[in-house]
Amino acid sequence: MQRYARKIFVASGLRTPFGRGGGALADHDAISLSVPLARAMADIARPDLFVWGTVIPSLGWSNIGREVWLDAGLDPTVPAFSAVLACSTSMVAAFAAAGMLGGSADLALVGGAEVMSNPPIGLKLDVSKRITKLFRTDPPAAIAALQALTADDLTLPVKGWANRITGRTMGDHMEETAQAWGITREAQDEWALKSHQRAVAGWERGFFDDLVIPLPELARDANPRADTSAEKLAALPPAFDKSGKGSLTAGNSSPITDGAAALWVATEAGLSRLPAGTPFAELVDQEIAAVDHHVDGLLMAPSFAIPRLLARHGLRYEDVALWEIHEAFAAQLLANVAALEKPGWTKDRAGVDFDFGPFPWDRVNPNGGSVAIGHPFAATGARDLSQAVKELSALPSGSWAIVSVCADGGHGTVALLRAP
Ligand SMILES: CC(=O)CC(=O)SCCNC(=O)CCNC(=O)[C@H](O)C(C)(C)COP(=O)(O)OP(=O)(O)OC[C@H]1O[C@@H](n2cnc3c(N)ncnc32)[C@H](O)[C@@H]1OP(=O)(O)O
Repeated sequence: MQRYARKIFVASGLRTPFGRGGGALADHDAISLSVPLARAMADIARPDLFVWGTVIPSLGWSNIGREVWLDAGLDPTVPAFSAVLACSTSMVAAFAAAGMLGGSADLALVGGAEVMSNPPIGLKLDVSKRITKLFRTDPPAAIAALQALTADDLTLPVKGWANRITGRTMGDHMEETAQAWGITREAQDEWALKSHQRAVAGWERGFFDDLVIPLPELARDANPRADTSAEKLAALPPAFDKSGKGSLTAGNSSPITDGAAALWVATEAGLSRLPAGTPFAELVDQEIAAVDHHVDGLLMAPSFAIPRLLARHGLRYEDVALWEIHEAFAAQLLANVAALEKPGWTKDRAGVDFDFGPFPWDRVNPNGGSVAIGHPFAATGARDLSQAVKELSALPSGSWAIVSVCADGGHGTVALLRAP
């Protein structure tokens, strides 16, 4: 089964180091953080298309793709647009590019950036309308109205990483799903510890050296903790359930993070324009799923997308040599896989009648995941894809990889890659 009109490849790109919220990168906005990365990538090869995203809405721009590209001083004849799907933003940026290549475009540069340190503060709509009208009719009165603003006139377009409709945080939703799936605090902490140990080991081994460009403000990822331990994780209080009974903590949740990440999407001709030795893999297929979060949980859609994608290619879980699964929370990864493993679940809920066999836990996130590395929403898909491509390039030709990212709104995006 061939997904695209022609063979499409993804090739590892670069990312900024990921900074802690309020830390070294906190003076940036999503554009200024993206600019050095876009320049560094464009120095490697001039793309025919630029697709970029950021999740936290801005009062200052709409098409961040074009703004980044032009602020970086790059060729204005390259089309640049934006894609957004919560934490799957740079996954759908890659999927959009994959569908658009051909004709005069063979190489796309895609990715995204998030500065979670600086969510915007806006005016409530009625206040904004009143003052805008005053500016047209009576500017001094408009200025006086601005000076008289109170906290009641303000609104936070992003309220503590909450779903817009439910008003509940991602953590609140996940706490509920963790309970529904019986994901224990111990299992979450154990996964979080692994995530940190693997990310720290990845840095020590040099795995990240050619994936991360140091910035003057920050040379390497700030989130992975060499000094964490099972005991320290177990001592942390619940972060979301204030009754004290919750199992999600600051240690087993992805932290507030600033960062930007990019990768290449290319046809065979586009691939030949990248430097020899750039890790690449075929993007064989992709799947996007959405669920009713009242029924299945806000971050459970990957468990629907993965079986649909694998069954289409006749692949069992053990046929996949590498699994890069975004860790919004350790509990989310564990619940996503618990669903995949539960007898009858993929048939009854995801509608796929196929024997997937046992799940190979030892092949998941070998260099750590978002709990340790951090999760700047729009950058995560590009980080996961780049990382997976590099990991896959060390495996035998023909090896399969799954890259999976859950997203707010009950979405999940999954890519199927094959080593060249
Ligand atoms: C959005 C989508 O579309 C899909 C998704 O991905 S959903 C996920 C989106 N992301 C989120 O929702 C963000 C989730 N995370 C958070 O909201 C916040 O990180 C949080 C509320 C969980 C914690 O916030 P916080 O309390 O400010 O964290 P932080 O100050 O870093 O840590 C609290 C304490 O735990 C400690 N700690 C954190 N991790 C630790 C670890 N691994 N080991 C030991 N100690 C640790 C810190 O050192 C800190 O201790 P002190 O108070 O003594 O300094």
